[in-house]
Amino acid sequence: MHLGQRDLQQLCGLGDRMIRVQERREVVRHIVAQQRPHHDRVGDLHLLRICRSDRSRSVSTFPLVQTLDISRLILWMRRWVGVERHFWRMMWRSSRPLVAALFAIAAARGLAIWLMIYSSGQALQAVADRSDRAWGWLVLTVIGLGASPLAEAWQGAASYALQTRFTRQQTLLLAEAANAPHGIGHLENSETRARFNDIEEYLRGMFGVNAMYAVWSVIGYGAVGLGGFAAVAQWSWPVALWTLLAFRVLHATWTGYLDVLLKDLVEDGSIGRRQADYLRSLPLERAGGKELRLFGMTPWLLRRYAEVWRAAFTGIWQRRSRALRGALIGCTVAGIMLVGSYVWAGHAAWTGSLAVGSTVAVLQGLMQMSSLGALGDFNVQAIRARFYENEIRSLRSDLGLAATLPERTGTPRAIDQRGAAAVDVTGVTFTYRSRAEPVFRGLDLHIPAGQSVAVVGVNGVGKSTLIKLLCGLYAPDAGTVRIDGRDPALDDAARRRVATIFQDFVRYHLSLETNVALPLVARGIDEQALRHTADEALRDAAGADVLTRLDDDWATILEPGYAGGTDLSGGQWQRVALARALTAVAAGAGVLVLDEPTAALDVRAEAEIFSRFLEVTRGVTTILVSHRLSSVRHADRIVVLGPEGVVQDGTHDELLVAGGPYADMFRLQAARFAAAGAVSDQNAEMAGESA
Ligand SMILES: Nc1ncnc2c1ncn2[C@@H]1O[C@H](COP(=O)(O)OP(=O)(O)OP(=O)(O)O)[C@@H](O)[C@H]1O
Repeated sequence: MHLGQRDLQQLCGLGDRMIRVQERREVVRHIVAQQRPHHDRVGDLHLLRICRSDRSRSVSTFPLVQTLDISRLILWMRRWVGVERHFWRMMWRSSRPLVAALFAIAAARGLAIWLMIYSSGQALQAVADRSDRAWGWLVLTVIGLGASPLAEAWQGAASYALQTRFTRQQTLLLAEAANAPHGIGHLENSETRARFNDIEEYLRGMFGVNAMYAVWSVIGYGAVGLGGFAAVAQWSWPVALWTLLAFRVLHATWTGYLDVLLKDLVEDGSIGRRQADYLRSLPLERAGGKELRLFGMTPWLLRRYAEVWRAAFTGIWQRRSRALRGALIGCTVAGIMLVGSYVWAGHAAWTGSLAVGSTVAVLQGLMQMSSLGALGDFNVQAIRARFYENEIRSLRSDLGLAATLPERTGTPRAIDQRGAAAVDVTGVTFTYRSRAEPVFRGLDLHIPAGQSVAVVGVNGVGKSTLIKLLCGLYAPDAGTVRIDGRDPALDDAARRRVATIFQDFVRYHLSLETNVALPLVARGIDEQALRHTADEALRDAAGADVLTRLDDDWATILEPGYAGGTDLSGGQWQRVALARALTAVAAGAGVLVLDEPTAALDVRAEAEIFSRFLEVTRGVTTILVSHRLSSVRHADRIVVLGPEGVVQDGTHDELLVAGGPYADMFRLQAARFAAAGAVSDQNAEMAGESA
């Protein structure tokens, strides 16, 4: 299986669909193992220290005339050195031969320009002097002229090759950052989420794709500018240095302005901008387009978009116009300095202290030195390249991760324990970070190994939250959650003992085989055994017809956007997801959790699947969450959750006899079925029982 950048971005799980950590980890481990360049090594601790201390995300604002505060200047210098150092280190890690070649090409560009300027001046002088040497100088001029575009073309080719490697490295760093934390709190934190999205957009966008070309163009033009500098310096060092200073002032003022633009884009108003982006994209989406028309919402949407957009950008425009004023002052200063250089050269030529050949060379040199000034788009892109590389580093640092990928972990270890696992929830209190009220206060639930338990309760009572705690996606505020005595919020092995299919399970844009065999895919199991397990799991999940529909082609990608790809119905997708859960059991999970993954199935199909599941998963502990009580009644035990925790606990028959919320809910559902004239065996049985 070879996955491209598009797949990697889907698997980062940064879009609307949040791929569950457990599953994502398996896939990302697999991809990282596949795609990591061979020369990767462990992170550099020194670099990490710089990252940790570098809390600011600003890149290049030169504290030009803003302050004469030396300590601020030193701080800025240190930050700048840290960013540059990291950027070059990461580029070097992407491909040493290409970086070395690009430096050589840049040097060649500078040399070619100098040769062209110098020899053309000499040729002109020789012609003026009617000297035979004119031909020799002309040949050198032509060599310089020819070598320059050739070197530029090579530079383009090499920088695009480097870009591929650099982007792959950045994409893996981002994917690993999204997946490395044990829980999913970072993906639910709006600021962290916005940073992930922003970097991902950059990597996918035009600037990210052309970053290396821009960086090396700036260096190449820098070399050309230095070629011009050398030509001018041959005549006058002071003029060369004065002109260099003028162009660097120009460069610094524009860099400062661009930095303001970039900081705004990333840091300020990002929530407002995200809202505006969302409103703008809504009519372009299939579902959004439908509803907007049905509810006649277009005028409201346009008005709202204009308001949000204006509010998000007002501050940005003010900052930009202030920064632009500074940049224009810098440009004027640089312009006056440059006029000085040309007047100086003109005066020397007029007074005869500069011969005709030297005058031509100096004027050409002055012109070529403009490459050391502001390069417009290339500068913007080169700054962005540094900015986002630094963003990745700082995001990873904030998540407690090294700046580089960790040592190759190889094939994940097989789960050391087998068989059913016991589940113990003791005195658990849990509150979501964004909420004031806890979902649970002192919840107790103990499930012996091998038991099948149905968890029921009204909407919002905390069923899915309980499952997330069992998976270790959150840690409780108080109390303990244990799977066979181990904490899934801390222990990876304990988490892998829990196989869960959530309500919003992921529909991977991958082959049918990978969708089913995902828990085994990264384990290096041979192709035949993998296919056999997937086949068995799909049949046990009553999904044999899915395979038939795909003409027995396990390699079909389950997304119509791919050549030969296709989509499945909601019910077929659920069978695939259930088959995935069974593969996880085959891989060693001891607790199987189904959190309403069968909602798209009709009552009869759901009841059949649950009964079948209880059959095929006899050797493991099973937890079923469903609102359809007819489907879960055959579980060994039924636990009713209420706002105050477990309010009822017993078998279906016991709870019916005892009366209370379960019996009430059951009778209500049965009465609905009876009123609707239900004819299925299940419903008839249900209606009869409730009577
Ligand atoms: N990520 C979250 N951040 C903040 N609050 C959340 C989050 N997820 C769920 N909640 C809240 O926690 C409470 C329990 O939600 P949970 O999804 O566990 O309920 P549930 O019993 O599974 O509901 P349903 O039957 O509708 O699926 C709800 O009040 C819900 O609004």
